[in-house]
Amino acid sequence: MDATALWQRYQEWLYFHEELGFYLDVSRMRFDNAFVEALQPKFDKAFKDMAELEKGAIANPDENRMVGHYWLRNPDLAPSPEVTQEIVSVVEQIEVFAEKVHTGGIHPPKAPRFTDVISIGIGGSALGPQFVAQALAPDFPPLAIHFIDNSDPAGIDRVLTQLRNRLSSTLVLVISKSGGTPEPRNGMKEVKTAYSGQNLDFAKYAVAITMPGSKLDKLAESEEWLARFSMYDWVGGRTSEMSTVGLVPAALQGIDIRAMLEGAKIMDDATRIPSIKSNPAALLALSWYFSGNGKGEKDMVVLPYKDSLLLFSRYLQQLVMESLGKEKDLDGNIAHQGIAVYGNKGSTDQHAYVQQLREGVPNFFATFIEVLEDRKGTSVEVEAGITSGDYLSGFLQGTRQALYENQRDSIVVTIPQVNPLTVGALIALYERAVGFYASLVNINAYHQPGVEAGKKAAAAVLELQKKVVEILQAQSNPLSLEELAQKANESDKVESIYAILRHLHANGRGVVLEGNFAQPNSLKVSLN
Ligand SMILES: O=P(O)(O)OC[C@H]1O[C@H](O)[C@H](O)[C@@H](O)[C@@H]1O
Repeated sequence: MDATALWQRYQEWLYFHEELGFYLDVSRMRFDNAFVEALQPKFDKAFKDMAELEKGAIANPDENRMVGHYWLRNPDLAPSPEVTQEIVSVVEQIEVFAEKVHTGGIHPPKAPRFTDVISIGIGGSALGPQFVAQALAPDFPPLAIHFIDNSDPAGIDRVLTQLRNRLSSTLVLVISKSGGTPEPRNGMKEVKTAYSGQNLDFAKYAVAITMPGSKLDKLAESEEWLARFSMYDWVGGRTSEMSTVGLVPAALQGIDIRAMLEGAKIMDDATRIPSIKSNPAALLALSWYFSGNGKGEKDMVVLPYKDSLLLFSRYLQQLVMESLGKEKDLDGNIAHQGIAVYGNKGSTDQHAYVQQLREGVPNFFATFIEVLEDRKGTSVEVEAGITSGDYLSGFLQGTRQALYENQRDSIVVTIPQVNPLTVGALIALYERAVGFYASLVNINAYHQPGVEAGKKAAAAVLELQKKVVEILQAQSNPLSLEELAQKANESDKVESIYAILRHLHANGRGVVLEGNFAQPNSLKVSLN
């Protein structure tokens, strides 16, 4: 396509939302009108499915749940006045709580103010709060946030060591929708131990964010934690940023949560329009479908040209991959759906993997996120008439062009600034695009059956560990791994037993391994 035709195509497909100052450019996705027309019936169904979902239909049949994250930013849409009222009052409670924490109305037992907050959670209970903190927290927030999002002891130590002199003024959020996920449970126990170690009463510092009646909720209630905020069963983990999960940490950092909700609401309104060309989420879903043939054949590379949006791709990784990565479609047929997502930020990544994007395997499409405002205030010139921001902008344009010249497609999302309104809008945009795409390819975007398999297997490993340690305790002579496996009646699990023992051995947990470590079969194991 020559430059004039491309400029024409750019204008023909450009989406602009005036109130948000938001643009979406899909002109460099090389679909034609015939493709769009062919997809129209699928879109008609997607728009209909979405309208049903918003009215409270059971859109997640496997878990028999409604899917209501859209109600969070427009409570009047909720299917009953009680739900509407609850959503409204929870936001008020969050604001009151944050205000009291900021002004010292709620304060730690031994200090006038909380200075820091540790947020413990994983998956949907971490990625949204992390993304939003990076994007929107002020440079000097009223409370500085620290995340524990793993069961990694060294990672936990790092946070606790850095905070050791401020633990007595550090609030702790334990965030888990189900209230039974092992990683946040472990994080909570570790943090609790650190508080006891400094003679601090953990309950006076701890806040639970979870579904009413969950294990975590019961614990927080019985121990009389400082506060409890409830999470709804009709909000999925990966779409929970606008629920208590995301709003409590955001409000504590002084982020304007009303503006986030407003941005999401405006984008929700814009993406409710049942017309592909006038609906930015539909345009995204169309582009994804085109690029990967409706089968996820191409990866989504997300490149925000703005440091504060660094974690957007990580956030989208869960939203997109956990929602779309499914073995079966809604009719029970094997479908193996999904779209792989990765990326960090530009121009940084141009000096890492953009070489492959431009010249290597053409198995992706790029999404550039452009922010029009360079910074608050004026910029110095790094050369005559040119600022750092001009460079960043030029790098984005240049990479987009270089990719296109080599038949690599891309989308550009443009926002005026990174602020609570636009971040709320971005989140809402992708939530809706994922919902549409799921309809196009006929899958349930709102469950995650595959995650269970890994969790169950991990639980079985821990059971096996307890069993082999018990056998070793009753044993006076060293055993080979196979002998041990036989005694445990787990002969088919020698490799797993080996991995367990090697880990215990490396951590001074009383396991002695002797023999040739290059030949695990030669090893003898005993306890010291
Ligand atoms: O918030 P939680 O219930 O602790 O869940 C945290 C995460 O755990 C699971 O592995 C799910 O696959 C995620 O969707 C969820 O966000």
